[in-house]
Amino acid sequence: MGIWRRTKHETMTNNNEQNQQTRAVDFPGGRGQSRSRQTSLDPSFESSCRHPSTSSDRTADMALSGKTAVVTGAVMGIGRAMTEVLLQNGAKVALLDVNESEGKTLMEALEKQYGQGRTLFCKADVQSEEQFKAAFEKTTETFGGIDILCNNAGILNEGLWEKTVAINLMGVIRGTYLAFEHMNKLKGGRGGVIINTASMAGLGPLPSCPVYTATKHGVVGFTRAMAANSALSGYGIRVNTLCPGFVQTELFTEIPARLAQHSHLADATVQLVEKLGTITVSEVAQHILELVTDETKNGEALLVTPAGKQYITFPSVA
Ligand SMILES: NC(=O)C1=CN([C@@H]2O[C@H](COP(=O)(O)OP(=O)(O)OC[C@H]3O[C@@H](n4cnc5c(N)ncnc54)[C@H](O)[C@@H]3O)[C@@H](O)[C@H]2O)C=CC1
Ligand SMILES: CCCCCC(=O)/C=C/C=C\C=C\C=C\[C@@H](O)[C@@H](O)CCCC(=O)O
Repeated sequence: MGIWRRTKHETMTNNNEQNQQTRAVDFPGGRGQSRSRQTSLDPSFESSCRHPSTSSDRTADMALSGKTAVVTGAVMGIGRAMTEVLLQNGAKVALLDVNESEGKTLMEALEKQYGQGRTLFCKADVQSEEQFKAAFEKTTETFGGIDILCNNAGILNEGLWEKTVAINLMGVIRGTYLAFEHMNKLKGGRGGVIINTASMAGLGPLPSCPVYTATKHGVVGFTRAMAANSALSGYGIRVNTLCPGFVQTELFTEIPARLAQHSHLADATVQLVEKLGTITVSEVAQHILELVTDETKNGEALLVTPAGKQYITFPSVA
């Protein structure tokens, strides 16, 4: 089915996207092609966290100079593109992901592209309090603090619905609470901003993906509540959510299998994709810059689709 391949909306805009093509899916009913993968492992890699030893001064006067970001699910897809946007704007970035081999390879490529001392890779599953906490501590130890967190890691698997809740919603809550411990101005932190990756399915239902939809609605609600909580409490931390429509990533492959017991609704999903269109990871990721740098943005849900961006307004229930 052609729509599961790259569309006219998608252009090869950077290396990140060049590394992420070949995600065609024989949808509905079939299996996708395997992605092109990055290459060799570094035998010298021994720790779960790795970073280069020297730093670069290329970043002076950039929007995020002196800032440190943590990105979960940073090795592929939207998280990888967010990582590049943050690096391009001067931040240092800790990449957290379960995929250690590709994480290490990516970090080395980023080191070459953006300068040494700008990145740190930590193997961390957002389901693990211990691993997540250790990654935050390593980031603080390495870069001196944390200013930005992108809670981005997520999966789509209606069959493994408990795991979907554990990663997509509980992982965001866990990351946010850990970040609040590090960033809270009332506890010696320097304040900061959290961007939670939700989805357009966090704003309206995706009928073929009820659990995924629930997690993303949860992320939107949690984000808005924590934003208000932080403002009322004087923590100096803003919390916003990014809500992309359909994006061509690994998650957007082999859809019928991911729908599990709802796979009979694959055709309806195809029709929605055809109606709404798809966007690229860089078209999504570029929007984090505004949410990060604009200090008036707190508790925002930013929808990003082929039609453009839109800050969502919610009905008042008071
Ligand atoms: N692709 C799409 O159409 C859309 C995706 N999203 C959301 O964007 C976020 C990123 O998705 P994609 O880039 O599309 O996915 P992807 O599958 O391309 O990349 C996900 C990354 O997260 C990592 N990851 C998975 N489970 C993890 C865990 N437990 N702990 C740490 N890292 C983990 C993976 O190794 C991978 O590097 C997700 O939250 C997803 O729900 C939102 C709207 C649309
Ligand atoms: C099946 C692949 C899911 C990929 C992951 C993801 O998060 C993508 C979500 C993309 C879009 C979700 C759209 C939800 C739309 C509903 O709210 C629907 O009610 C809107 C109907 C709009 C219309 O004009 O028909």
